[in-house]
Amino acid sequence: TSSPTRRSELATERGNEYLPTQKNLKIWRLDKEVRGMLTDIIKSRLATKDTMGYGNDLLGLMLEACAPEEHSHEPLLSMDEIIDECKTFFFAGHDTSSHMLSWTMFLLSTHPEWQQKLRAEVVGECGNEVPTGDVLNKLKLVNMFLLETLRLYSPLSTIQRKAGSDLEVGGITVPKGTVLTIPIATIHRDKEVWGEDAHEFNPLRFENGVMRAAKHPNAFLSFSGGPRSCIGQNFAMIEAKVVIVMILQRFSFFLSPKYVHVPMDVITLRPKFGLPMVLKSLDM
Ligand code: HEM
Repeated sequence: TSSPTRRSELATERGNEYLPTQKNLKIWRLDKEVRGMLTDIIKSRLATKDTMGYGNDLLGLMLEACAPEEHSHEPLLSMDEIIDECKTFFFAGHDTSSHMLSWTMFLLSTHPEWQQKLRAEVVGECGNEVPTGDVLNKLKLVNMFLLETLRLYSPLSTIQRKAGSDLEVGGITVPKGTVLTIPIATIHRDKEVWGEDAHEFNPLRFENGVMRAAKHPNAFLSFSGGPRSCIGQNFAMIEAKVVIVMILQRFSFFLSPKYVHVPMDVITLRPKFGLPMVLKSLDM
């Protein structure tokens, strides 16, 4: 049972959800807008399913899997559930990936010797061609560079887990129901875990793979770990590699003098004042 204070806190939290405060009005308006957009997309997929199928993407697969079984008119997932899945994938996959790319561009700019090394690797493997899956697998330096970027600028700097039963962590008893915050950014810069150079940028620490980069095999937590780790992590790495390869093939780049280094943690870690850069076309 919760204490009287906690109960009244909960009552206030719960009550607040329904009050037309300025913040709630904004939340409701945005929710309506996002739901409206997704509902329109889903409806148009359903309307054209006989001629064009459900679509060759994640939403298409989900609609296909949820199509009512024969002799039943009820889909396996409701419209609301499909919308929620779309929202989860969009929000989990968009800002995380885009900020990983921002920080990669930042670190490539501040480490021009690495920018050259990565460009040489890319040109050696695929010249100016669009990289294939096979090529992406061969880009060891690009892979190490992305991992080191994620270590120093993890798009999610904390995650939370709720204890499902009473347990003991590092000699501390944690009662069932306790919410634990896992400080990814702090763990990623811990000298006891990563060695004396934990604060330095060194992609070579990942030379022998993620599991051997630190003293603990699960020290790298940008995608979390275990059964509820990021389901999009392989996709995110492939996507980032394609983008970085195609930029390296075309441009050399450095930070604009206007850049001010202020990482800001608002759900995801982003450069507070953006990332103004100067790009030079390599064709010229
Ligand atoms: C650099 C890019 C990304 C990072 C750093 C990242 C990080 C994470 C982390 C730390 C979690 C665990 C969250 C938690 O337990 O609270 C997570 C979960 C998840 N991610 Fe990602 N993610 C990335 C890209 C993506 C992409 C591209 C997608 C989809 C295409 C995606 C879809 C998801 C989903 C659906 C979950 C929930 C999985 C579950 O609860 O079983 N993520 N991600």
